[in-house]
Amino acid sequence: MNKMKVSAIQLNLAFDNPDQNENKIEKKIKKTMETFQPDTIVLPEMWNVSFFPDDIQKNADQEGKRSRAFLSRLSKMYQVNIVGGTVATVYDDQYYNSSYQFDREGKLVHTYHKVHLFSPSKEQNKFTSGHQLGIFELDGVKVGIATCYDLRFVEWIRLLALADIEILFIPAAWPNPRASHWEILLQARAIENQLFVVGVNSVGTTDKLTFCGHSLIVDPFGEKLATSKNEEVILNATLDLKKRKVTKEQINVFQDRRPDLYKQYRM
Ligand SMILES: O=C(O)CCC(=O)C(=O)O
Repeated sequence: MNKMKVSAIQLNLAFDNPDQNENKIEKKIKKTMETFQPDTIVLPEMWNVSFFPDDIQKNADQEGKRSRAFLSRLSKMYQVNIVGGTVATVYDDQYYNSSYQFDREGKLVHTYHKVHLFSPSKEQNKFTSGHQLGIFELDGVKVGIATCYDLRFVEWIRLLALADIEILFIPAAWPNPRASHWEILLQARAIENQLFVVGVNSVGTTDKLTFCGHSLIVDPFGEKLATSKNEEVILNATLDLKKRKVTKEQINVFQDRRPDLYKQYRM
């Protein structure tokens, strides 16, 4: 595959209401399939309940079964890959911020549990952290996923880049007043790792947070392919996968790295 068409769905999620959120997402997916016909659709963080109800036990998805069935049905129906944002899940009485990915046949190809839990919102008091890198393939293209706060952890994202992913998906529930951090970090991760970055945020408010939107699709040179403000919107972009090679021919940071030295200072 030389090009991948991506639709990133920036949503104003209903708080603690999976029914309403599923209805809305289904309509948005239908719309982008009828207009842009993407290869891959990307959703934001914790789209079943928004980020995040105090009584998470009420609507956390039991082993992700409901969300997986929903995403699988849509990916199969429209024959589209879905990077399913994240949902609040519960496995054996432990809560996770979980992400499920589906191929065009509706098959689950990968599961990622958010690794860096957002301590300013006390996410670690409710949720259990994942411990595995998010790497998988869509249409034969090696891609990666990390969730929201994970974006700040340059070491974690570098591991994905060193595994040679071509596209990094970042579902988020990134709040004000840090829209500039979100945008700058998405661009920085794209530039320093020479890969495509698709950052998909929410808009709207909860009792505690206002999400800043500004979802963004960036190419390996750091150029913005699609931008948004803070309203509900579908961002569309065609990722020309040759751009990574072209960028590396100009500046090959992966060839010029000095891991032999970095090892000495590892902390
Ligand atoms: O890092 C930030 O500023 C926001 C992170 C966040 O909201 C999250 O991980 O849910």
